Amino acid sequence: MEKYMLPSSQEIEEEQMIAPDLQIVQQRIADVLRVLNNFKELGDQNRGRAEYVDQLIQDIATYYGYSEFLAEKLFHLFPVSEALDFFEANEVPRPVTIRTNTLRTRRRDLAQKLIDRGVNLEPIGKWSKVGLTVFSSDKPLGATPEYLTGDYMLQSAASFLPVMALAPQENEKILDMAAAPGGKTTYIAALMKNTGQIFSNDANKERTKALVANIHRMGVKNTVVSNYDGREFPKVMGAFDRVLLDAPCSGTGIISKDASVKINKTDKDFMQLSHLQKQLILSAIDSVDAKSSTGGYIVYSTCSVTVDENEAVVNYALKRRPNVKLVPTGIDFGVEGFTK
Ligand SMILES: C[S@@+](CC[C@H](N)C(=O)[O-])C[C@H]1O[C@@H](n2cnc3c(N)ncnc32)[C@H](O)[C@@H]1O
Repeated sequence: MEKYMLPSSQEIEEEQMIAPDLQIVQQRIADVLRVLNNFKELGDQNRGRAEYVDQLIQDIATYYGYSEFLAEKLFHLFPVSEALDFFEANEVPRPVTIRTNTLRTRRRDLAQKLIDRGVNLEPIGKWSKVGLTVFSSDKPLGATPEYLTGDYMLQSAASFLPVMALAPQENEKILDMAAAPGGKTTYIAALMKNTGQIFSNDANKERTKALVANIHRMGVKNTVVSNYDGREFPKVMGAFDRVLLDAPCSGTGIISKDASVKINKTDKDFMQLSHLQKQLILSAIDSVDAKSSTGGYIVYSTCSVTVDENEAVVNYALKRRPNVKLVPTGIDFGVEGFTK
């Protein structure tokens, strides 16, 4: 088999003087991937595997438009072939999904009304009784009469999951610590059938306006909105049956929705976010009534894929609060995160 030779540093320098030829870069990504899968046979031993990996990361950054810093950070989260799938997936828009507001309507009634308005949709999948995937619509989905009267929330499928894991029960006292614009608060209220109490908090006053608007639009009546830094809990209030901490994060899990993440996140951002998340998770834990007869649970979620913002935060919490333990989410699909 013929060995694949990397370009020399001089060739790369020359390449960098002009606008990148994406076809060449794409071809080199494919070639280097092939080499990495069979380095013994195809690799140039004088250059070493690490040089091929460096070239691949540089090419991924160029081809997909990432800073080299973020391309490298995300690349190392996955085995080589999965990393490429991840970067490719971030280029594909996620399906548009909506959540039926069961405080107002039933999914099949909502679906029928929307179909009558020219919306092409189907149930999201077996795992949700309230989600619908929308393939096309004659009208913007944020402007239909059903939207305006609160029959549904425009909400990504993945963001149903933290609330399903939280599994709020009727008549409980729940804290949603970072809640704006309220996709999850309004789902929690629906599962509780407007009973009990939800304290829906966000540190950003401007964002609480959208939170209040969604609560009103969707007919939620069991919720108080507050505007504290989450780290002030449980001083503000404690003894909750369950707490949801849907933490502020880097957004590396939703690059398909917000491509600015590709270039605007630095090492410092990840350090600061992880630090804040660690403080928030301790507040969330301390706000739960461990002796709650129905609950005693917290859910920690982010829309990021980095270890510093997820596993490392949970690990820190488990070390700092030895009375806390991990429990199954009750969600029987998807794959486990890193456990060590
Ligand atoms: C991922 S968003 C929440 C989305 C929301 N849970 C939903 O489902 O609609 C994170 C939120 O955290 C808020 N936030 C940032 N720092 C915070 C802090 N220290 N305490 C509480 N909230 C904070 C942001 O204003 C932002 O609205």
